[in-house]
Amino acid sequence: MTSKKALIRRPGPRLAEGLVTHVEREAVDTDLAFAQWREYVAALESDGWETYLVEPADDCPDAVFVEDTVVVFRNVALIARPGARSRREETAGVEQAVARLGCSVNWVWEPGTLDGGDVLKIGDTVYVGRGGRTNAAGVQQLRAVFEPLGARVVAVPVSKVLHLKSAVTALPDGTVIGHERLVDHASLFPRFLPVPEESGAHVVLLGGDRLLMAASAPKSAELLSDLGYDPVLVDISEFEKLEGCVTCLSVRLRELYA
Ligand SMILES: NC(=O)NCCC[C@H](N)C(=O)O
Repeated sequence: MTSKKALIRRPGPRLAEGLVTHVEREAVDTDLAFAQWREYVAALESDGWETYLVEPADDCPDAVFVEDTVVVFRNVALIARPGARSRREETAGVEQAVARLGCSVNWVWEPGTLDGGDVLKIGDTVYVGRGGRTNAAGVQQLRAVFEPLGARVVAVPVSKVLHLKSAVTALPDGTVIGHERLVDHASLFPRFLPVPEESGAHVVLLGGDRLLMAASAPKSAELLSDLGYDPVLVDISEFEKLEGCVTCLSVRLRELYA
């Protein structure tokens, strides 16, 4: 069964204080960020996605990057335990949101840490990035929750970027795309297509051939368009300054049985 529901969370007033790890800090325009976020949500909705606002977590600057707080496989949610302490309070509202949508809820427990941005699902294969935010105990706990449901969990080292999905995402046919310089081991993926820009590695599958992508990746969009896809570009410059990408601004729930 397919569903088109997406969790989103408004950017909070402290957005500009969000964490930066692999990039230099740049001033964030919070008004522009809010306008960009609205455009992002509008792009999801105009493609038929029902959006669900997660309760704000305004004390947490990075709360808008809601994808990091949970992983959902079919109707089973695993609430993350963010690798960054400043993000730990973000999960409470997400717990409520997924429970309301009919998911059963599991948690990553100490000493495990896991960020949703480290988890890439392609069919029943669940790639999990072991990197700066997700540790070995987090990987083990993810396996324990999802393997009994039929998932094949594949752990992947991530050392060059914040999250696995900062390095790679997947096209509708399962081809993994990434900017080669930032991918630790492209050979771990059965089919890998290099893209010319860092942010060109990030696609949200809207449905059919449509791919939501950042406006900062025009050459990658052209490449994918030439392969028969239909890129929909959104400007997320203010979130990119905080190492955010199109994937991390929502949690897409495609396999809910309702
Ligand atoms: N999944 C993602 O790529 N999330 C981006 C999170 C950015 C945020 N500033 C952080 O460092 O946690």
